[in-house]
Amino acid sequence: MKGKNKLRRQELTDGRELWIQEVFYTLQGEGPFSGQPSVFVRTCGCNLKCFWCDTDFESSTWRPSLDELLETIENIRPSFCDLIVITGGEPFRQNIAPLVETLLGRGLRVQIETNGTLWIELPESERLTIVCSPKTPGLHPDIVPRISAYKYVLSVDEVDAEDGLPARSTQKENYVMRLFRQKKAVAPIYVMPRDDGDENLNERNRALCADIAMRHGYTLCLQTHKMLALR
Ligand SMILES: C[S@@+](CC[C@H](N)C(=O)[O-])C[C@H]1O[C@@H](n2cnc3c(N)ncnc32)[C@H](O)[C@@H]1O
Ligand SMILES: Nc1nc2[nH]cc(C(=O)O)c2c(=O)[nH]1
Ligand code: SF4
Ligand SMILES: [Mg+2]
Repeated sequence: MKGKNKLRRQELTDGRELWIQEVFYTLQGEGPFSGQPSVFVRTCGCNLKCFWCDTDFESSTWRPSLDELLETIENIRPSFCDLIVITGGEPFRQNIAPLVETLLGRGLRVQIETNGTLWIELPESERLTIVCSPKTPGLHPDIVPRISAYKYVLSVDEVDAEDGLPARSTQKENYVMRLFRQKKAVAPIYVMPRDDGDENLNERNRALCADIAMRHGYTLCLQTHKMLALR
């Protein structure tokens, strides 16, 4: 929402009704499951407002029951597609536990895209993958041990010379701030170029990410859905 969204706190309901922006079938365009057919569930609202956020997550009035949401997922999921990606907005702003538990209970894989600042107790499962894209210096302490991979969004002139990771605030332009780093490098790091809506800058951001990935041993990921004009 380009930093224009309202800051919304975590709402801990029973999770039997969620505020949803959209449900759509696509190829995962980012992170460890890039290229995989997946059904995306985009939840509404966020507790942050990144000035470069590329997503609308506030324009929906749809608040389906859990059953209605599950039916919508099933109606568009090809039988070979077992990957459900829960994103947003910030998914942990709402109680997504019943949704996640039901999807796992059906033998599906669940991947969550999160900024890592909130937490809701979720079952441990090797079919549950939490990918955190840090936006702040600190993360919720309970989510850190559950994070499978980090995905840092990089932009030229805003990275740390030491480790190549973000050194600027995501909430306030041109404000020096080192975002979260793992104490011990246990989870893999993906670097992804920031889409600043300007092809020249995006080209530079892509070159920056390639260089930093090769210099530090991170994995490059691109928002391939944007190259393919996929949702
Ligand atoms: C829209 S966010 C929603 C999930 C969660 N709030 C988060 O930030 O991870 C989904 C992904 O898009 C990334 N993203 C948002 N705006 C972007 C931009 N302008 N360029 C590149 N990635 C962007 C985020 O870093 C995150 O990895
Ligand atoms: N195809 C596709 N892949 C994605 N990976 C993360 C996305 C997101 O907005 O969370 C996203 C998205 O919006 N579309
Ligand atoms: S935390 Fe995620 S959804 Fe929220 S504003 Fe930042 S990038 Fe957008
Ligand atoms: Mg997106």
